[in-house]
Amino acid sequence: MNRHIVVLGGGLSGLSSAFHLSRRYPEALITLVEKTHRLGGWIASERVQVRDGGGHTADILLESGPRTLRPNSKSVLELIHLLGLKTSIITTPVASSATKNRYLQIPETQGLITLPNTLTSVFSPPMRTMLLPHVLKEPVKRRNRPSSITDESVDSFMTRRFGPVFARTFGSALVHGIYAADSRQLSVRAAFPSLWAMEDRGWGSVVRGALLPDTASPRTDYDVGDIPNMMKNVSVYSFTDGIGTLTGALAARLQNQPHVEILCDTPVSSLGVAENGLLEVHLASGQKVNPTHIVSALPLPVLNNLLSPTSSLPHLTANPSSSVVVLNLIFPQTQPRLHPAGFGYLIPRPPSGYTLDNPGILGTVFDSCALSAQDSDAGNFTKMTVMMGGPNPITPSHTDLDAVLKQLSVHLTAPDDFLKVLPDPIYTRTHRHVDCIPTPTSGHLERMEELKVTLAKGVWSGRLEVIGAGVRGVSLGDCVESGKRVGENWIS
Ligand SMILES: C=Cc1c2[nH]c(c1C)Cc1[nH]c(c(CCC(=O)O)c1C)Cc1[nH]c(c(C)c1CCC(=O)O)Cc1[nH]c(c(C)c1C=C)C2
Repeated sequence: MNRHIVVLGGGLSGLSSAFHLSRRYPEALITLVEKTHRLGGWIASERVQVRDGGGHTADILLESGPRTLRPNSKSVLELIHLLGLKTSIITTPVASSATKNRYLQIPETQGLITLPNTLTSVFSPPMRTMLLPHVLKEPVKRRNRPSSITDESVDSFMTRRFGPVFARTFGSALVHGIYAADSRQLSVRAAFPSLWAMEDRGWGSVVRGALLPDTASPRTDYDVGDIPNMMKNVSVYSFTDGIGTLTGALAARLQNQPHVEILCDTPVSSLGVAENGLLEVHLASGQKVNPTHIVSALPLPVLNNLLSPTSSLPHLTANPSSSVVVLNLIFPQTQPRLHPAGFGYLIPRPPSGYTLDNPGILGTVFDSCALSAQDSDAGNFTKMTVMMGGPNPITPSHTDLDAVLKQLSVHLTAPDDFLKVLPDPIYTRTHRHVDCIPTPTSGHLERMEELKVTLAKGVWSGRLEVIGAGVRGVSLGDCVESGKRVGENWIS
């Protein structure tokens, strides 16, 4: 049989699936179709040259999408091994301040508060009152998950176990930092399955469950070489030239394979199953392709719009998604430094809810702290990334640099100090990522099971697989894992 696989979408999920399919089915023709001129999706690493007033120059790496990876994803370690990227890895040690120091900025206050990083720091103010009582009370709180529910929002879960103030302060901030979403919308089972499992394991208590061993056995079928040895005592890592190294290497490897073709600048106008049972992909150019299999790594609502009525699928438009404004800032170095050493800070949902009257900052990453080896002469500059939008309404103030810097100075000034005047940034760059992170809402896992069942039978009969951040998880590791698993069960 002449297998022809069309992969839709040239982001990390699409590239990973084309890569793994080309290994699993070396005899197959694989066509990767991407509507824009570039591959990599939301991953975009770029170098800029900057100069400060004192004549120092530097070559600085900016990321507008994800900037770090975590060593726990075996599927990414495998890609690194198979693509030979070992020598480009740069790491942030577990013991570094970028790992240990994380901050919260409480809306309507000035300054940052330090999140605890050791057991003893939980007992210091303000965590002694903000966090400790809720965590101590939880194991003795009675089991309170209603037997009728199979899922709920992160906010509802945390409110049930730790109370509403904890849920708003810590739960919403966590959700901002990963999903840029409202924790009252996000499904706890889809986003944090381990929390749900801990509650089960701990007879109703998350804290008790966290102290008991997790008996789930992780998959082990990864060809990782000696990469895990490099990841000992590492909290996060990237590459000298940023996360784009991974997508760039995938694209280069695929481009060198005679049985893989990559079509950029190629929008798809529709897809479905013809009356004679053949799969059909119609390109906007008018060309029609009849593959034997299709892998969609497109956002689910985009796929929904392409499906012909007779080939429609359930639940593709069930979830909303978040748009994020990413502002990269490079400042000249100052004494004292502009921010404390650490990863950065997150901002919880304000008690009064999301409002229009500020630039809608969700958090700021102190990039200079984590992977300074990416930049030349990093010591003379401070690099930060401000993340805005998500559940905050997106308004013109997101691109009003003065408004953002004013807000930033409130965050970076100690509580009792006069407001800091920030130096003028040497470089700024704004990206607006529309609908970049899906928000799986309550019931998402069940909906995705129903989607899987529909795909396995009827007109599609297992010939279309739907993967990507909208299906099973939004981290880079989830995207690569979904690409690795695609086509595992194809027999014909
Ligand atoms: C464009 C903004 C993004 C926000 N979240 C993500 C992006 C791309 C995706 C994301 N961020 C994190 C994870 C979890 C990773 C994992 O578990 O392996 C995911 C899927 C955690 C995270 N959050 C921030 C950083 C720097 C990281 C590390 C991973 C990464 O580099 O993306 C900071 C941060 N991200 C967002 C906000 C609002 C924010 C605030 C400081 C949204």
